[in-house]
Amino acid sequence: MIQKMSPSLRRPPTRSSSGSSNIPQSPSVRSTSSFSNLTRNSIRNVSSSGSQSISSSSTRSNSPLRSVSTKSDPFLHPGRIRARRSDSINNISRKNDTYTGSITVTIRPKPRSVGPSHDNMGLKTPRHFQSRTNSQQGGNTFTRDPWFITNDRTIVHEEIGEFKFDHVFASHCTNLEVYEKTSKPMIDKLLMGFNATIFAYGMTGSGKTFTMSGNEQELGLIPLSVSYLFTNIMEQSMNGDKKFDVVISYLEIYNERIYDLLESGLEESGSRLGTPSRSYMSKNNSNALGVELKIRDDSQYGVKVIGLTERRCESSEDLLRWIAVGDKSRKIGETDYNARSSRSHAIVLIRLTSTDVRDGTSRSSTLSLCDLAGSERATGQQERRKEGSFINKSLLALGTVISKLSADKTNSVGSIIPTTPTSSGNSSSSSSSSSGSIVSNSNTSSNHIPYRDSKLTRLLQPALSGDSIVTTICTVDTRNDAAAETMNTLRFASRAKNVSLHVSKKSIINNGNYDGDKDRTIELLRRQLEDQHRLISELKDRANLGERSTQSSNENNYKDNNVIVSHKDPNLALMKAENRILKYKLDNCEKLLDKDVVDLQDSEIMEIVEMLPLEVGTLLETKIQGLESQIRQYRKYTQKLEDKIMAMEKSGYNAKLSAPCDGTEVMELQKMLERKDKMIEALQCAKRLRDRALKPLTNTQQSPLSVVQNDKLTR
Ligand SMILES: Nc1ncnc2c1ncn2[C@@H]1O[C@H](COP(=O)(O)OP(=O)(O)OP(=O)(O)O)[C@@H](O)[C@H]1O
Repeated sequence: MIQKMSPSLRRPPTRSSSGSSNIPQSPSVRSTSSFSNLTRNSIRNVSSSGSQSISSSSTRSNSPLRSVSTKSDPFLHPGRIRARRSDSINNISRKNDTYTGSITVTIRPKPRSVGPSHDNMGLKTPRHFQSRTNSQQGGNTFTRDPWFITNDRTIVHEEIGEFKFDHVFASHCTNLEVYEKTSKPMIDKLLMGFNATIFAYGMTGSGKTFTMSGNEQELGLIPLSVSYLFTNIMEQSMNGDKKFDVVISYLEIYNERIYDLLESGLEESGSRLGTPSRSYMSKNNSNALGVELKIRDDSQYGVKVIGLTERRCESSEDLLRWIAVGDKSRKIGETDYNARSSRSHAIVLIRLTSTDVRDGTSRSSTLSLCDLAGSERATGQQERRKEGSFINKSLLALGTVISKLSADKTNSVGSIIPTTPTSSGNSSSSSSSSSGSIVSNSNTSSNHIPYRDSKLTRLLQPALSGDSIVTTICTVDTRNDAAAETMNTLRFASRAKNVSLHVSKKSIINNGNYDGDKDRTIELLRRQLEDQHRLISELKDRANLGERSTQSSNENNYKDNNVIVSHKDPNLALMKAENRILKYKLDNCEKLLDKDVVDLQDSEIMEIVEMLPLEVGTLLETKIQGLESQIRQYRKYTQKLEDKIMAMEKSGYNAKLSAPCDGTEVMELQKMLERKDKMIEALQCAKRLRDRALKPLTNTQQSPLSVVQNDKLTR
């Protein structure tokens, strides 16, 4: 039915903080594509904008509508909803390393101007929309919306009543505003060591992908969060206390099968940020299904996807590049509501490990960013219908799980208690995570949570059962035509709001193989090396000092055993003393071989001889024996000359001696005698030397001095 807004039924005037009307004046219809289309510059700009203050997006008015209460369903019981909604991500009770609260639920209405009938991107206009929209006069006439946003926490249906959530955004709010309220606080929690899960839920075409990924004009939550995460990492790394490791995985659940979106991305991981990342499955990737991955229960992580690719990222650009790679493989198709509809649930997993550089302990926390496929009505297209049935089935399973968890809280007040980890993780009714869980006091049958009914609920099981702080952004289409789907979404949102979580920080791992151990070992070795260098230079200094001391000391000091320079290091002192002895021996040996040996004093000779090795004594003996033989010859010759002189003097031929001829002969004879005396003297000295040298060999009791005296006597 096409209606014009009658004054009486006109929706309550809503005003945003910026003063604009609830309906944007000049809507710009944007194409939905991945944030991977964005340039690096735009990402950098966003990084800095992450901390900027933004104006409130809330619209405020007094609703003229009464709350309509129902008996059982909290969604239809605003009073109960109000009573229960006391938690938000910003006031979750904080106690040491745990957070207690409920799933944070926000509502994001899609701008009315971006409806299918008004898009300027050649999107298909569904038949039922065509029949229910006004003929447009300047494009400004719409059917009346049954939903009104009365303040930043309340959305009101004109017949059903008001519903309160942690935050209700204005329909014209920006992704940045959504990010500030939802994912930014979650990144803060992630950095503190908590697991964090953000998922967008809503009917097809309501703006989930736009919210999570953004488009060319507007960054989505994922790039904004990634940018903020890395800004924080860099800031904290600068202190030098922590090291961070970021790893990304990206998967999709398509037709109840899990596929790795990064599996074949290596060759594509180059810079492709400028190219559209989402592609129509029908055109590009109808045959692009990879290997189906299996889920396994895991005592540490609750559940684990076996064989899921992990890519290490050094920067936000790295990470966004990988997401762009994954986006290319994601299944996109055209539906009645959305020309580029996500036909799969996509989950980006970012694992952050921070390591304390000082003690090597580390802590890992995971951010899960989920862009769920949208619920949709049955369509004529067979393939879309099949996909749609899988999507609806899994969303139904999620709704049931949320409903059960919500009911558990309703039935068991104060039942939120931490649990110890289960070894197998097989229980579907309680957490298999190590952090905590929701445990109901109600009986077993009502306590059963059917996580195993779909792949989606299996994967979200750890998060929903207390291993993660959870925030959901429920996108809604406030037009009358989508009232049923919006109702379903708000019903889901209300139940989610009732799901309580008791989340503990991920435990610290004391990693023995951590690089920090190596760092410490290196540091230890470096210090040892420094100590050794210091010791060596100290020893060198001492050695130089000892050298100078030795040089300046008189050789005679050696006779005194105490002359050895006192050193703290006994080995060094010993070596120096030895060195001095050898040097002294060498000097004296040289003197011994010197021709002026005759000038040596007996005492010195004795010392020298005593120090001489046996070989030298033997050599000396040989030489001395030669000298002795010469001495004997010289003696004979000298004797002959003396006899001759004596004979000449007796015969009285003195006159003859004074004659020139005879006189010359006599003079020569006398000179020869003098020379021979000198020779004899030298030889005798050598003989004495020999005697001392032989003393150790012959082991004679005779003192060297007495030998010398004997020599003098024998002479
Ligand atoms: N808040 C918004 N502001 C501007 N455009 C929006 C907004 N929400 C949605 N759109 C536009 O509406 C269209 C559909 O949005 P989107 O693809 O994000 O929906 P969806 O919920 O992801 O749908 P599906 O479940 O089919 O994948 C896109 O062209 C998108 O740009």
